[in-house]
Amino acid sequence: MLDTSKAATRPQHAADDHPAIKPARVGILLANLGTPDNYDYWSMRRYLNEFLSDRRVIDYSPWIWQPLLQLIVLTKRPFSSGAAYKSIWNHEAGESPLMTITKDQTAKIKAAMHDRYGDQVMVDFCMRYGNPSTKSKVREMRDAGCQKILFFPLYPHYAGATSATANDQFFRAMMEEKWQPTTRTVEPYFEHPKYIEALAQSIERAYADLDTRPDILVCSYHGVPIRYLMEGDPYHCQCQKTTRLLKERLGWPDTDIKTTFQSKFGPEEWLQPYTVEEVARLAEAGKKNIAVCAPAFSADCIETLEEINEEIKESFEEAGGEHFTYIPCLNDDAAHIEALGTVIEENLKGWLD
Ligand SMILES: C=CC1=C(C)c2cc3[nH]c(cc4nc(cc5[nH]c(cc1n2)c(C)c5CCC(=O)O)C(CCC(=O)O)=C4C)c(C)c3C=C
Ligand SMILES: [Fe+2]
Ligand SMILES: [Fe+2]
Repeated sequence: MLDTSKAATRPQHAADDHPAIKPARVGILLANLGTPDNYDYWSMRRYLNEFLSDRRVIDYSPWIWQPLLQLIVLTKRPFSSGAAYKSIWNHEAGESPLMTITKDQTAKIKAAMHDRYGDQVMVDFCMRYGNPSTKSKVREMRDAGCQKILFFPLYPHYAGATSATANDQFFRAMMEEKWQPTTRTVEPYFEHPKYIEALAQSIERAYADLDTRPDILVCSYHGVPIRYLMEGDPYHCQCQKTTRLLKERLGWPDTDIKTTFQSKFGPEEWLQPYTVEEVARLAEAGKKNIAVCAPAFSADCIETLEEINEEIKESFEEAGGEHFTYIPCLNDDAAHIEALGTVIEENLKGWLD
C-alpha cells in the first residue's frame, strides 16, 4: 500500500548535509614519465629513487636490487645525471624541457578540446614519477565533477616500463576515490596515420632545410632489456613498425632509414643495435652525413637533447662523421597536436560525440 505519511515524503537528506554534486564532465588526463624538480643531488636522488624502484622498470627482486640501488646507483648517478640535466635545463622557467614541452602540449590540446566539446571536458597532465602526481590530478578532476576520465599515456609505443606503469599509477589513484569515475586508457598510437604523417612532415621539413641530403636517417628509440621482449613486451615490434610505416610514407628505399635503440641502463643486454655504436659504424662505413630522430619520445627530454644531441653526436664525430643533424621530437608541432587530438576524439566515442 502507498505510504503517504509525512515521514515517507520527507527528503532523505536536507540540502545542507548533502555534498554538492557538480555538473558531470569528462576528464582527459595526459601522462608523461616525469622529471626531476631540479638538478641538484637530492632532487635527482628523489626522482631516480622513485623511477628506479618501480618494478615495471627494473624487475629484479627488491632484496637484490634495493641494496644496489640505494648504496651504489643512487650515490653516483644523481651527480652524472644532474650534470646532464643542468646542460639542457630551461633556466628561465626553472624546469626541465620535458616539463615545459608537456605544459605547452597540454595547453594546445586543451584549447583544441574546448573548441570541440566546450566545458564538458577538462584537460590536464600528470607525471608517473614526481610532480604533478597522478593521484593529485585524478583528485582535482574528481573534485571538478569529472565522472569519466580518459587517461592518455603520451608514449606512441606500449612498454611495460612506460605505458603500463603509468596506467598502474592511474588505477592506484582510482583506488582512493569514494566515487570512482568511469575510466578508459588510450591504446598505443605507434601506427596511427596522423602520427606517422606528423613524423614524416617533421622529417621532410628538416631535410628541406639542409644543404646536403643526409646519407641515412637513424630512428633512435629508447631501449629496454631484450629479456623484456622475450617475456612478451611488444615494444620492439611496435618501434620496428613505426620505422617501416614512416619509410613507406616517405617513399624511401630500405637503405635510407634504420632503427636503433639508445639509453642502455645496467649490465643486461638491451635491444640492438645500440644507437651510440651504430652511428660510429655508419661513420666508419663512409656515411659521413646522418640525421637522427627519436620517434618513441613525444617530447624532447634528457634522452634526446643530451644523449642524442651530445653523446651520440660525439660518438659519430669521433668515428669520422662530419654532419650530424638531430631532428627534434614532435613536441607541440601543429601536426602532432592534431594527431593527439584525433586519438583523443577516437577514444571519446560513446562518451562525447
Ligand atoms: C620513450 C620510452 C621510454 C622507455 C621504453 C624507457 C625505458 C627505460 N628507461 C630507463 C631508465 C631511465 N630513463 C630515463 C629517462 C627517460 N626515459 C624516458 C622514456 C622511456 N624510458 C624519458 C622520456 C626520459 C626522460 C625524462 C626527463 O626528465 O627528461 C632515466 C633518467 C635519466 C638518466 O639518469 O639517465 C633513466 C635512469 C629504464 C631502466 C628503462 C627500461 C627498463
Ligand atoms: Fe628511460
Ligand atoms: Fe619484434
